[in-house]
Amino acid sequence: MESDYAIEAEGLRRTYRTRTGWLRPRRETVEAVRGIDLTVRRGELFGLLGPNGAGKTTTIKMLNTLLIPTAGTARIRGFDVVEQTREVRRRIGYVFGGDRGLYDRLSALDNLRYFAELYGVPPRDQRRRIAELLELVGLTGREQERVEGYSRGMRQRLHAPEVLFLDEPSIGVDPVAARELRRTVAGLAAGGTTVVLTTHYMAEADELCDRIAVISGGEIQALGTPAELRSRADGRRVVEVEAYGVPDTAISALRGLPGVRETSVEDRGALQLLTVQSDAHVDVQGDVLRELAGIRLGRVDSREPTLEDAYVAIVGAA
Ligand SMILES: Nc1ncnc2c1ncn2[C@@H]1O[C@H](COP(=O)(O)OP(=O)(O)OP(=O)(O)O)[C@@H](O)[C@H]1O
Repeated sequence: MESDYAIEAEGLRRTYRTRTGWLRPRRETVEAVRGIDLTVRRGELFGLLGPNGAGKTTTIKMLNTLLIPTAGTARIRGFDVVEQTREVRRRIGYVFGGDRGLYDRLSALDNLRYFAELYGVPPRDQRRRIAELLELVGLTGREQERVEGYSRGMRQRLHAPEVLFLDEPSIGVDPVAARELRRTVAGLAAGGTTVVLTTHYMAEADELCDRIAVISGGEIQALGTPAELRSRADGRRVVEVEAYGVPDTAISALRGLPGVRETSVEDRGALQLLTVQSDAHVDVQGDVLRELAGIRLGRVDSREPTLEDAYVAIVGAA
């Protein structure tokens, strides 16, 4: 039975077993995803947001049938990702950004062959279906060229599934192309395609997504609309300080100040950007500057929290 939900996942888990060490190999278990529940409506643009290693890619690969869950179940349009892979694969598309695959380095023909294999198109049908697809998207005659040489418009024509998984689509993409990509994704969702997008760019998730799940340590830490997530930082205020050569001891001291909830440091070349979140009713700026006495400072700013700050708070609390 086709479901009104595009995606339903219950208790999804995935453990990897690896060997580490060369002289004395040890077996290690990594719990990449530790029990994820979520439902995504048809036509929804859903974001999986989280730091490196949070379990985003592993989650997506279980939903798109590339990895078998260690436990739990998932359905795409009502079809089970393990028991009904064929039904699932007919309805989905998967695109990975940056260095995540060979996609770009292959020709359209190789990509289509690869996906035909992956999606279980019978060999006797492959040739005909691939030719039809190339014709349909206007790539006949250019099928031997690498995908990276195509215009973005041509690339987009390679995909029009019901549920589209985009894994870090904007990694390694220049800002102008990234903006165009966001417009395309929004257009697909407006046209009824369900889109699941992983990113570690908060601003991207904020701009595009109807709802966002923040993942960290293989678990969903928060789930809601961008506005709901932003409200996680309500009642807080943020002091931002540009500084040079801040020692770790000073950062620990900032963390220990009364009223301080979250402290993060971002390296920007020689400069470090310190972000200190505190309860709004506590004025910590004076204390912060006192702890940083003797350190060369740039701009100092006190402001309202943004979605990025809410994200830092959510991941920090995990
Ligand atoms: N094939 C694998 N074998 C062993 N461990 C793995 C494998 N793939 C991922 N992991 C580990 O599982 C955890 C989750 O990885 P995953 O790639 O799902 O995270 P992610 O949120 O997509 O992060 P990133 O943005 O860095 O890819 C990490 O600790 C990672 O090192």
